[in-house]
Amino acid sequence: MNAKQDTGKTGLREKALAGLAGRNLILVGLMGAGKSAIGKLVANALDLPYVDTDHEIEDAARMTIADLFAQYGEPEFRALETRVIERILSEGPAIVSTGGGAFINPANRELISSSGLSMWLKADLDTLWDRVRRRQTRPLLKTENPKQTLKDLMDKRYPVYAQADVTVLSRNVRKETVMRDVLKALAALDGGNTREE
Ligand SMILES: Nc1ncnc2c1ncn2[C@@H]1O[C@H](COP(=O)(O)OP(=O)(O)O)[C@@H](O)[C@H]1O
Ligand SMILES: O=C(O)C1=C[C@@H](OP(=O)(O)O)[C@@H](O)[C@H](O)C1
Ligand SMILES: [Mg+2]
Repeated sequence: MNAKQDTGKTGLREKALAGLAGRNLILVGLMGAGKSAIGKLVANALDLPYVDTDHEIEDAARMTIADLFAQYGEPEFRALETRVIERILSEGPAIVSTGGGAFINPANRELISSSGLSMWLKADLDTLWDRVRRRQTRPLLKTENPKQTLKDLMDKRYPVYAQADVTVLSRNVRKETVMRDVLKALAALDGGNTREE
């Protein structure tokens, strides 16, 4: 990498940090949006701690999300999810990837809006489906027609995700490109200048 590119990246990082202004960044959106994958890259780029609520839930319950749903049901998972979100946000600032259902609960939305910046990673159905179809880790998609289930969830949840502070398209491009779109969206919060010097 040459010196000019290096300066450009540093510029974007600093502007993104200025836009975030010491707050938690909470990624929301449907399964397959890239909350976990992109969140990790953003945290790495900004040198901030990265936390995935699903991972924290699995740690606390000492079992996988799939086993938690199977053995205790979704209500128990949702209760744990709210507790984990509350704790994580109080320990921030961090880049926080939530599970797809987290932002749908009004209590969680309240917690999120009072302690950070929410960002909706938005993707179209075919992109989401392509990313989740081969994975067996998502209990809500263990249905006869999982693509239709994803579509139904999309219809129900998109109006709620739309309440997030910022929306970034999780396009069918390299993850690094989406990560940079996230940084640019953050930078735009700091005076709207996303140009990289
Ligand atoms: N922009 C992208 N391009 C290609 N693959 C992606 C992209 N974003 C996410 N993925 C992949 O899609 C899958 C689902 O992403 P993940 O981060 O687990 O989504 P979420 O946490 O929102 O459910 C992962 O295998 C991830 O690597
Ligand atoms: O959409 C949902 O309700 C869920 C999404 C999952 O997370 P991802 O969105 O990271 O797949 C996980 O929290 C759980 O399976 C429930
Ligand atoms: Mg995830």
